Amino acid sequence: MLLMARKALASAHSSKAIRLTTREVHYLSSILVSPPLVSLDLPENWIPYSDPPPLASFETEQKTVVIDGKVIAEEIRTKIISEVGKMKMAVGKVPGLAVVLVGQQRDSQTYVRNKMKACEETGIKSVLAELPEDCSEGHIISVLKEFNEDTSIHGVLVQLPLPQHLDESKILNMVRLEKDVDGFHPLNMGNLAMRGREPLFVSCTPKGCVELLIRAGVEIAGKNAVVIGRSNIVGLPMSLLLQRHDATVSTVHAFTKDPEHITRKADIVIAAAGIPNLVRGSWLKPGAVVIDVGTCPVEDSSCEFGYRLVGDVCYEEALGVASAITPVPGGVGPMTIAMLLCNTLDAAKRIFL
Ligand SMILES: NC(=O)C1=CN([C@@H]2O[C@H](COP(=O)(O)OP(=O)(O)OC[C@H]3O[C@@H](n4cnc5c(N)ncnc54)[C@H](OP(=O)(O)O)[C@@H]3O)[C@@H](O)[C@H]2O)C=CC1
Ligand SMILES: Nc1nc(=O)c2c([nH]1)NC[C@@H]1CN(c3ccc(C(=O)N[C@@H](CCC(=O)O)C(=O)O)cc3)C=[N+]21
Repeated sequence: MLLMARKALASAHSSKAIRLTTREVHYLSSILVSPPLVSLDLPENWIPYSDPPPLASFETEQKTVVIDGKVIAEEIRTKIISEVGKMKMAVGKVPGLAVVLVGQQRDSQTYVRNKMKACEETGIKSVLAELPEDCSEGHIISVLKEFNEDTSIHGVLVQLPLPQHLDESKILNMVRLEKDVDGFHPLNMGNLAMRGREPLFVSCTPKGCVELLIRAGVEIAGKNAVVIGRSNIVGLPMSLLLQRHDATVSTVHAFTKDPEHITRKADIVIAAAGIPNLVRGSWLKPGAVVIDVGTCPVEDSSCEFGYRLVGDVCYEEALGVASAITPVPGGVGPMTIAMLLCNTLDAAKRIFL
């Protein structure tokens, strides 16, 4: 017991991120009745584990690799520039992306601007249809029909979320399958789900997450993966894609009982709930690989625009527990955009090459 308490003290002293189990806290407090032998730099708030972590993780803190999505996305974009150049040389044409943006939601405008800037930088043509917040379903559908017929457009995407009065499923159904670069059409999603079938496009965010895992050298086959979130645009296609890569996948959602317990069994954790700092260090199995999709603006007057972006994972706590993690920003976000460019290039290649 004394040995364990000494280890607890040494770890608490040497690491700012250390969290102790209730058992270890008990050991510590039992020796703190005598004057402390070392100066303690303990956290102000105790966040005990509900299960003790394996002793090994307690003895040696895990080194956490930060997976730099910005750098990987940049490499992919460089490849795309070269492929678009080759296409232009070969057939005198470049891929084209059409974006439909309904309403004036600030973050949607920013995302769309970023996507179009990325197109411009890689030589992909992009066009934007900006429709008013109160536009009718018929209006959007007529715009989509035009893009569906336009031979200079190879990818069409409808920025989500749409205003409440519009039927999202009906609208996404109207995007021509061969141009559905977001992979949100039910036939693309269905083909992703079914064995022996191939979707024409895989949704950009899940595709970007798997690309990050592969490029970071993480083996997926046979691993336990947990996907937190089950939305049509991230969580669901993410689970389906990981299954295709032969992971054993659990889904955690808002109704899941004891998400912490389920998450702690995972070798790979994909967090896509949109709840800042939902996943604490104590939720992670030591050595797990963590992909943080969550992108939540939180107020911060010290930042340029009065807010900063925070992920679903408590980053500071995950450092030292996870073997690898993606930061927010600079992790999954840039990969989503890179995958959109890839899908648009693929759509054009299917026509020209
Ligand atoms: N970096 C990127 O490229 C992208 C980032 N994002 C970000 O990812 C996050 C998720 O986006 P999106 O999927 O569109 O969000 P949605 O709000 O559509 O879905 C959230 C999902 O999380 C689940 N959920 C909510 N609360 C909890 C909880 N406490 N515990 C477990 N699960 C919970 C919901 O469960 P239920 O189904 O039961 O309601 C739902 O399935 C957002 O922060 C978004 O900004 C999104 C797209 C791309
Ligand atoms: N039809 C459709 N397709 C989408 O793919 C889609 C959508 N609708 N609606 C909204 C979500 C959200 N999303 C993001 C894309 C890039 C970043 C991104 O690049 N994030 C940067 C930070 C950006 C910033 O600083 O504002 C980063 O994480 O580093 C984030 C989120 C795509 N989505």
